[in-house]
Amino acid sequence: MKPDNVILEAKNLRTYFHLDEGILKAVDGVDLTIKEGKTLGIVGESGSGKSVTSQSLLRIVPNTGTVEGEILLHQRKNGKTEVLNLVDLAPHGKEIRAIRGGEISMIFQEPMKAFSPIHTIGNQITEAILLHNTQDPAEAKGIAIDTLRKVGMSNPEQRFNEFPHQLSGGMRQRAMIAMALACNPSILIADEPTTALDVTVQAQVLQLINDLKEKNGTSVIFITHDLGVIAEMCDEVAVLYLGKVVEYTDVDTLFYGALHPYTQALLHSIPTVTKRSSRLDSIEGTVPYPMNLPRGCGFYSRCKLAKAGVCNVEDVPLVEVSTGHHVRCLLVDKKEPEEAGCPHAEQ
Ligand SMILES: Nc1ncnc2c1ncn2[C@@H]1O[C@H](COP(=O)(O)OP(=O)(O)OP(=O)(O)O)[C@@H](O)[C@H]1O
Repeated sequence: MKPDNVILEAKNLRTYFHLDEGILKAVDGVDLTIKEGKTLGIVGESGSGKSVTSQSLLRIVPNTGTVEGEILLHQRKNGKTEVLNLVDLAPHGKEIRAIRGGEISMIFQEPMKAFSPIHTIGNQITEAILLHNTQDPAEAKGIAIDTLRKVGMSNPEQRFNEFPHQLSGGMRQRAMIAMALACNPSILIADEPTTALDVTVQAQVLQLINDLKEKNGTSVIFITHDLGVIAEMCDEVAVLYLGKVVEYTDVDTLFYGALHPYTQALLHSIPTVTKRSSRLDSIEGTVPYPMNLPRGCGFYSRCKLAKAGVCNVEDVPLVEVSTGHHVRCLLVDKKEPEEAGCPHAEQ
């Protein structure tokens, strides 16, 4: 990989919430690499730290949280690349505000979060464009309508004057994507953007994001708990558990050579056409509360392969087991991928 392919990196990212009961480690030493024109998926169960990771990248973590480590944005300026560490910026300052919605945009699960109910969607999209792109209101309006058209809004001139509540769920999602894309971001963070939509609209929104990535070369960070969506959307995948990356690899290796027991359990829990049994193996238990955790592997309490005295002694490092394939499991380096097996192979 050429170093200039990288557009955003997180290094040892730590986001901790300082609560009365103690320190909650929502993101605990995460490394991510986002490449130009590629989609990185972040997958994990509820509470694994996906949303806080994406909030951290944009520096929109609530006040009780602190963000440490490095978030390196590689900016192209006059043919040169400058690297800016977003962790050094004031979370409410001018510099990060220029990047948010400009170079890095975000779409959320719930579009009502992105829009104010008391302004038309046209006004809100135009405002973002005036903040980042042009000072000319007429030009900004033209860009807004054009972007609404690009995301598949029928009759965009009329939609421009409508309020968020006047749009259907699918249309609101498209409007939010239009707002995120109106300033031509280099990076789009999509946090469960289709969870609240019915399957048809879901498929359309995913297609839309893929089209935009192809046409504009936008890099995408796609956050989801749905491995089906990962398969459809992503080039690389980081599997998150208790605020740590437990497996990081390209999408094919994830589905055909996953090594971490947690990833394998996630894969076992999705339906496949060839699966003989109609029962899915859900992962027993839930993600523990990330406060005062015992030493050792975070997945120890739920792992079917866990070995007492091995897995619960020291914190486990993330190890590159083959080129580009990183796994955080003490039991894995003794196995070949074939031995570890693809969870789907036996079905
Ligand atoms: N503002 C906050 N204050 C305190 N703790 C928080 C806050 N936001 C998130 N957390 C905690 O951080 C951990 C990670 O939460 P996060 O929302 O990132 O998980 P997630 O993987 O995105 O889950 P989901 O899929 O349900 O959105 C959880 O234990 C959560 O309770």
